[in-house]
Amino acid sequence: MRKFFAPASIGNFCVGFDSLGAALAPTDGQLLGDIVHIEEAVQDEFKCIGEYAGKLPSNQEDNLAYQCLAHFRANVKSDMPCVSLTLEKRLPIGSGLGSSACSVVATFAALNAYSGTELSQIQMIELMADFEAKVSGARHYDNITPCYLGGLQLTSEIVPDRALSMPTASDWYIVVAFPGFALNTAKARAVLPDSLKLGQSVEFAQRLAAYTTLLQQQRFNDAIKLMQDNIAEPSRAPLIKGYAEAKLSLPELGASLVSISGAGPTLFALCTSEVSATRCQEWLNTHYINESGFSHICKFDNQGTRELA
Ligand SMILES: Nc1ncnc2c1ncn2[C@@H]1O[C@H](COP(=O)(O)OP(=O)(O)O)[C@@H](O)[C@H]1O
Ligand SMILES: N[C@@H](CCOP(=O)(O)O)C(=O)O
Repeated sequence: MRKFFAPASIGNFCVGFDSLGAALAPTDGQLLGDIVHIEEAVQDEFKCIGEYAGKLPSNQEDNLAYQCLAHFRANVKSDMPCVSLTLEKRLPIGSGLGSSACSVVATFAALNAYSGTELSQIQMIELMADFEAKVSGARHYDNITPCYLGGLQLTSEIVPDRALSMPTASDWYIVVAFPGFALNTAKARAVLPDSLKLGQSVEFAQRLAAYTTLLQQQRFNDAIKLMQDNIAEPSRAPLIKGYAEAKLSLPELGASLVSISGAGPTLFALCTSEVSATRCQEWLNTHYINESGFSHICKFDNQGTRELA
């Protein structure tokens, strides 16, 4: 039996709508993400287990991980030995933590390693993006590539190899809080503006270009000052109960900024000390999350998807 872990991720990372994404590793060592188990079998089999398995469609054909297996068998490696593939669904659905990407990436990574297929990085990312696009309402790479490659990735179809890894600060702590209710990504995309005015487009380009250049120059404090989301947050914030209060309260506790993780409803607070991160987490536990929610203090997960021992 081999096991492959794919980490949770933050799409957009505030300044890079559909273009920038971060993989997450809780500082307490917990594995925040999905795991795929794979082993040889007499015929292809699929199972879904784990805390959030019951929230997925009961019909296996509707499970993205099953669809990835069927696609791989039909179109990538038809002579692969039969497998038993089990998705351990550990991330909530519609959370803004790249849950669908996690299942897709872990499944393709497991199949690719197991069958010895040496697909290129671009081929793997394209396969993954095809399946992520099926459920999220648009083709975007900002969960897939950080989940697969780790770290903070500038990513799109026009980026060389689909992803450029950005330097990150060692003193950044990212507090994520899932409030305990779902917000479907496709629905949260439907509220976005159809088009932007020229001035907004120019400002978005300037902000993202300056941000990524400042990261390259290791000017992390200057980079933080640019972290503002004028593209998605104005239309999505009203869909997320408690977000406005968190955005007001957390800076007083030391957060450098508060933003929506992916399409929400998870939010993240970026802090530059563990003390501030702990204070923000305590506030979020009391004021933002319900009995089904959770929070973690994280660093960037620089390993991305990997085989577990
Ligand atoms: N293995 C899977 N993991 C996550 N979502 C899945 C999976 N298989 C099917 N789905 C469906 O895909 C949709 C994912 O919703 P979405 O809001 O995009 O989640 P997320 O933002 O957490 O990735 C849901 O309708 C869910 O039922
Ligand atoms: N760029 C996408 C990211 C969606 O992330 P998810 O974790 O909510 O699926 C968007 O903002 O729609």
